[in-house]
Amino acid sequence: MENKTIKTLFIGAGRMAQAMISQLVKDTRFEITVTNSGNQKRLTDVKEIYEVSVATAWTDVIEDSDVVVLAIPPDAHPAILGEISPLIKGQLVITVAAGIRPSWLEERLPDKTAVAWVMPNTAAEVGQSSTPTAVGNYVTPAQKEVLEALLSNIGTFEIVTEEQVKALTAITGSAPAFVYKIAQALVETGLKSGITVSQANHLVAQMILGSASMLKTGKSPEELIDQVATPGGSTAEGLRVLDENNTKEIIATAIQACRDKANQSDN
Ligand SMILES: NC(=O)C1=CN([C@@H]2O[C@H](COP(=O)(O)OP(=O)(O)OC[C@H]3O[C@@H](n4cnc5c(N)ncnc54)[C@H](OP(=O)(O)O)[C@@H]3O)[C@@H](O)[C@H]2O)C=CC1
Ligand SMILES: O=C(O)[C@@H]1CCC=N1
Repeated sequence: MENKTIKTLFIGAGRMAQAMISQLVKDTRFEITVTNSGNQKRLTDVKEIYEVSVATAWTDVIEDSDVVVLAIPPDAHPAILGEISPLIKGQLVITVAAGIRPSWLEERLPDKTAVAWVMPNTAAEVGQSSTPTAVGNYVTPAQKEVLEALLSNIGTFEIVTEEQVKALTAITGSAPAFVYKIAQALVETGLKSGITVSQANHLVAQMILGSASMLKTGKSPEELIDQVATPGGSTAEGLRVLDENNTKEIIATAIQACRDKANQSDN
């Protein structure tokens, strides 16, 4: 990648924007400016916490940007795209929003605008997002390098089709909340043994980290479940209860509920 500053404008200063910004500021190639829809307190906080520039109106800075990241709700896109479109001249426009496909962005931005759809999760805050990404038809090789540099700062990524980003949104974007739900139940149960909240949080977090590391060795979930469940032992009893209560089906149904909601803004 060319050794040139990448002027990056975030429109939206919420949870996902801040998770990304918190890592991106460490890469001196990126010069970040942040705007939002009107919450001035949030903008002041973002400026203080991450030491980035802020602007009250994106119209002031968008023309001078190389990259525009839309970190706003899906239903805010039509109005924002209408406003920024006359000011787009060669910038790479990235959305993080559920249901906002690159092909739909291309239709609403000037001819041959470079666009991408990335679906990060809040683990971007610790550089551990898992980010399926689809690029539009007009992203240049140089812009693809910029996109990959941005994504590498927040974790790992896979370039896939827009249909695949749509299908994976619930799994990599939403399902971290499912994992936290399991963590919550384990912490609450663990506390009954008399340990402190901090001990319970640490023990559960390390258990999940260890389990994730085992999954990353390439062993399948089935194999790992089998490794844990000593024949005739205690884990098998717990697994039996999970199976009798259709846990896998409940998770699949929850994923589908996320997809149904995201599909309401699918374009
Ligand atoms: N949270 C997550 O884990 C993930 C979120 N996403 C996507 O990220 C996007 C933002 O979500 P999240 O950060 O959680 O939401 P937040 O509510 O935390 O932040 C939303 C941001 O968008 C701004 N905004 C809201 N409405 C409008 C509008 N009509 N016009 C312009 N700006 C607006 C808000 O401005 P203000 O500060 O003034 O209120 C705020 O800065 C969504 O599209 C979501 O699908 C994707 C993957 C994961
Ligand atoms: O809850 C949401 O709508 C967003 C999309 C994926 C994760 N959070």
